[in-house]
Amino acid sequence: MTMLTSSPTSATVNLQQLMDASNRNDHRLAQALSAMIAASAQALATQTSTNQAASAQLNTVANVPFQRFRLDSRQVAPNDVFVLLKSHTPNCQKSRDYLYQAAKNAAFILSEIDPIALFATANVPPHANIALSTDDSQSVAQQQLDSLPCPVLYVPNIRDFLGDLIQSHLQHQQPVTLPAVVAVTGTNGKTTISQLVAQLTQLTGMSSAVMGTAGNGRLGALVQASHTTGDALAVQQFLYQMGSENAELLALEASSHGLDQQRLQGMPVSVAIYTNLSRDHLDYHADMAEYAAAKARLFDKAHFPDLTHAIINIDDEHAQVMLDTAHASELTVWTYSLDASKTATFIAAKIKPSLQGVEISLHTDFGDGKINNLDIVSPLLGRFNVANLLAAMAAAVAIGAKSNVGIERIATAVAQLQGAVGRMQRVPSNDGCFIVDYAHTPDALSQVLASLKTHCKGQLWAVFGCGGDRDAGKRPLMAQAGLAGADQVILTADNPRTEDPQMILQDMQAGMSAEQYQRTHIEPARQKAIEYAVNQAAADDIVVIAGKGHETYQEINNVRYDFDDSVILQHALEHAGRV
Ligand SMILES: CC(=O)N[C@H]1[C@@H](OP(=O)(O)OP(=O)(O)OC[C@H]2O[C@@H](n3ccc(=O)[nH]c3=O)[C@H](O)[C@@H]2O)O[C@H](CO)[C@@H](O)[C@@H]1O[C@H](C)C(=O)N[C@@H](C)C(=O)N[C@H](CCC(=O)O)C(=O)O
Ligand SMILES: Nc1ncnc2c1ncn2[C@@H]1O[C@H](COP(=O)(O)OP(=O)(O)OP(=O)(O)O)[C@@H](O)[C@H]1O
Ligand SMILES: N[C@H](CCC[C@H](N)C(=O)O)C(=O)O
Repeated sequence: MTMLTSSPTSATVNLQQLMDASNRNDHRLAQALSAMIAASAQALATQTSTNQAASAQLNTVANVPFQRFRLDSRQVAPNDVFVLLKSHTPNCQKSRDYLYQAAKNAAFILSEIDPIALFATANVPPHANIALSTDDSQSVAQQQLDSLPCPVLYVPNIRDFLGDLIQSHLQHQQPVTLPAVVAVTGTNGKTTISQLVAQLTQLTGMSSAVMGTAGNGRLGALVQASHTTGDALAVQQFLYQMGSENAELLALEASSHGLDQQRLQGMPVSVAIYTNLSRDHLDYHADMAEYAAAKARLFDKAHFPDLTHAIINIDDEHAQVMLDTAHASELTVWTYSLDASKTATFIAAKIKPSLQGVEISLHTDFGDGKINNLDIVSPLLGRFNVANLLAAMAAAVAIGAKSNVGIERIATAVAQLQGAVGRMQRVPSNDGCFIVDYAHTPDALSQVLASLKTHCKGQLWAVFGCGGDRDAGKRPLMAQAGLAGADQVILTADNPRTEDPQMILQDMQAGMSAEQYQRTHIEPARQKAIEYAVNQAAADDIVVIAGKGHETYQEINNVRYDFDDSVILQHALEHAGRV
């Protein structure tokens, strides 16, 4: 991720000053800081004997000068504030280690975890007969806490305002106008739509940037990041950096993990887009309802107070949750659909796809006083990309309204839009058709294959695997999606991460029939699998290499080896004399 390595100036500040400045400029943060003080006071009052002692501790921390916020104990330098966040799987030993490491340098620590409870667990021996009493263990914990080289303030609700706090600190050092933010959520389509929104707004005169799976920054100069949605510090620093580089619009991807963990708190999201929800990440979310609820946070003004517009795909079966949340937040709700028989704000009334792209008859009625019927052409492949285009156009209309950029201008610009790298990306060949795509969910793979099947005169081939250390339940579903949509399937490795690739392949094969085995080739080495497809496919066939898209590595046992599907495919085509 592009990150500022240091704050704009090295001047120190304290929480009281931030609060005073916020009272003048930004009531939201002032409210948040008051809430922090109230929550901490309440928490402290249960630990210290008097409210007076609690407010004394708060005052001390509020007046300690500091330089930067840090969320990672390994990066804490002298005069930094360390914010200790809970780990997704609670682990007291791990959190204590982070606390000790940070305390060596930190000016003070804001802790989401009750520090007394954290130390008390260390003081309770595993054998009950020699256990300290609860009181003893609490008082030992208090002593341990007091002996740390810096104060620790328990702020259980810190995630509710952490992004605001970090941004106010950056702004206090040097004020910057922040870009407007369009955020996209959903299982599939986030990268594509965010990049389309950035291109569209740029073509209509804005300075735009993106943040997501394919990287962060200006299109054409993206810097790869560790996460689709970075942590609160990374995303706020990036927002600030884009503001200081005069970006007027940031189109970002809101992953369900990011929303659930409030990594985007404080992002000035004004337009929120929902694409779809299908099986993925059930290693993290308990079920689809919980997964949907995480996505719905993006449409809730309580979480994103700058929201004005919600843009929702009503062809999706989980759309109602988003619609309800958006309506409850009194947003302007625009819907989109590929079904001409439905009532939606943006409808693709006719779709004429080909292997060169698509022609769309767009029908819109978004309250500009007229009903628009517009003919649109796009080089993007795949029926689902028509939905992505509708979402992007709707967002561009919402953003463009302030500067009077109308739907006609936006619709004309669509012809110039490029798809995201590694999504339905055609790799040139003399014959056949070879495509690299990022489908890594059963639904995405089904949609990609269904779209290509309509253009395929010969056989349709699918080469794919499943990632390790990710939702294992989707593995047989991916294999079945491939087998249902393609004539020939080649199962291979994706990013095994710390898992055994053979075991992942076995998981994928669960429930496969004899007929399915007959048209399946299993080749764990991904390069060989791609070469096999290139050598076997006939001139009328279409081959899709799915799952890794833009990725330039294959991750095996924590090591990332150079691996780029499009490069490997190109070499295989050259070697086979097909280019
Ligand atoms: C399940 C999940 O989301 N885990 C994330 C979570 O890890 P965790 O809760 O186990 O926490 P942890 O690593 O103990 O860190 C807890 C806190 O301690 C800090 N820390 C950590 C280590 C240390 O030595 N010192 C220290 O202070 C961390 O900075 C953090 O603030 O917090 C970590 C720090 O921010 C993340 O790196 C980690 O992402 C893991 C690596 C991950 O794989 N996440 C994936 C699933 C993810 O988030 N994916 C989505 C995209 C999904 C999609 O396709 O849609 C994404 O947005 O990228
Ligand atoms: N609207 C859509 N509906 C279904 N599938 C889609 C849609 N858009 C894209 N896809 C499929 O999903 C793949 C990933 O697309 P994209 O990168 O845009 O999604 P994403 O939500 O950003 O994914 P991730 O966050 O997991 O990286 C594409 O390569 C394509 O196969
Ligand atoms: N953002 C997704 C990407 C998956 C891509 C696929 N190639 C894999 O490694 O599973 C994830 O981290 O689950």
